[in-house]
Amino acid sequence: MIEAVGLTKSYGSKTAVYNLNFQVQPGKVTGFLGPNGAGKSTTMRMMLGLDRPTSGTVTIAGHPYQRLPNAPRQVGALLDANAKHGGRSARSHLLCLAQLSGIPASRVDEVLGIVGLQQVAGKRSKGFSLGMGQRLGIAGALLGDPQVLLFDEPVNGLDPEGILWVRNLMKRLASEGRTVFVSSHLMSEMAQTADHLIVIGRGQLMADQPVADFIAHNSTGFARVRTPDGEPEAREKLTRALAQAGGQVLPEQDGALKVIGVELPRISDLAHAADVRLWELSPHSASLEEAYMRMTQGAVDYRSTDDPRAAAAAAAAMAQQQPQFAPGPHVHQQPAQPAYTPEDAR
Ligand SMILES: Nc1ncnc2c1ncn2[C@@H]1O[C@H](COP(=O)(O)OP(=O)(O)OP(=O)(O)O)[C@@H](O)[C@H]1O
Repeated sequence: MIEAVGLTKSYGSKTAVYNLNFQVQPGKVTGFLGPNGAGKSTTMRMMLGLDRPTSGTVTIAGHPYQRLPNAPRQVGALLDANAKHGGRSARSHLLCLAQLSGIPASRVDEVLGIVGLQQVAGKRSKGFSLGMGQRLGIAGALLGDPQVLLFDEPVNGLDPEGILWVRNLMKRLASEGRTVFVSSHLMSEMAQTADHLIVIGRGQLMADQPVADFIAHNSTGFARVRTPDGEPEAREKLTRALAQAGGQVLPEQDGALKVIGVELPRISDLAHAADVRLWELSPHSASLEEAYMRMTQGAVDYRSTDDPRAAAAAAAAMAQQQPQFAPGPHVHQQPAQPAYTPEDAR
């Protein structure tokens, strides 16, 4: 098990991680999610003793990494797939790691087999593709056959076959009773790989829940409604009726309306009562990606200015945002999206 208690890291005046409290349990894949700059790598570096917490602790099997007996056999990690000597072959890179950690050389060929690099084991790693480099990094993490595994963005640069392979490998490692902690930006990928999620934003804990609970708490169903093209007054009339019925109405770029909080039969009745014809009325589920985006919207440091919807959502989120490093509840609710309200209808 990995346990963070009050884990905080500041670099000068910059607080990268603030008061993180969580446990990563064995026998599960735990996804570690957050936008760019959220503090994922900083947290993982502290887990591995590569950075010292400003306050708080993070322990693996009850010990800080530096005091963990036989650490390379207990913990394996992929932090940066480029952290290797490009002039060395894959095999000699792994042999060096094995020697440094007192791991028998015979294990090198085993892990080369597990990651599918036997054919290129004698080739210099500087000629490797991004995906091959990731596989070599994963081989290094598996070398000590450890019970605890940390992977920072393991699918980075992998093709779909490679992504599926990583997904199955993570699941298999967890099914063997190991603790598997995987950071990613990709909610959709994590949704298929992880059993549990820890989500951070601007260094703070935003969610610590099973994936199924995260989905249930954060994805909202909605309806897509379309009135006839060229009848803007019908669209306006329906928008007012839906807003007055308590719905959130969000205009879509193609002229349709996204309606949250009103059931489909009720939308149909409201349209009928307002004498508005419908060209479309269909049920939709918000994707996990959308749910995650909504939850972390207010905690994003870097955002394209070309995306007006993201900018609008961010503005609303910022208006509701909590003070940056004030201690917050264990699970934060996502900030509301800008929505059409009855006030707008007047
Ligand atoms: N050595 C450092 N010195 C100063 N600031 C740092 C240092 N390392 C990280 N930071 C800052 O701390 C914050 C968290 O960075 P970190 O790399 O942990 O985030 P991340 O979630 O891993 O981001 P990404 O997904 O982009 O890799 C960022 O604002 C980053 O600029």
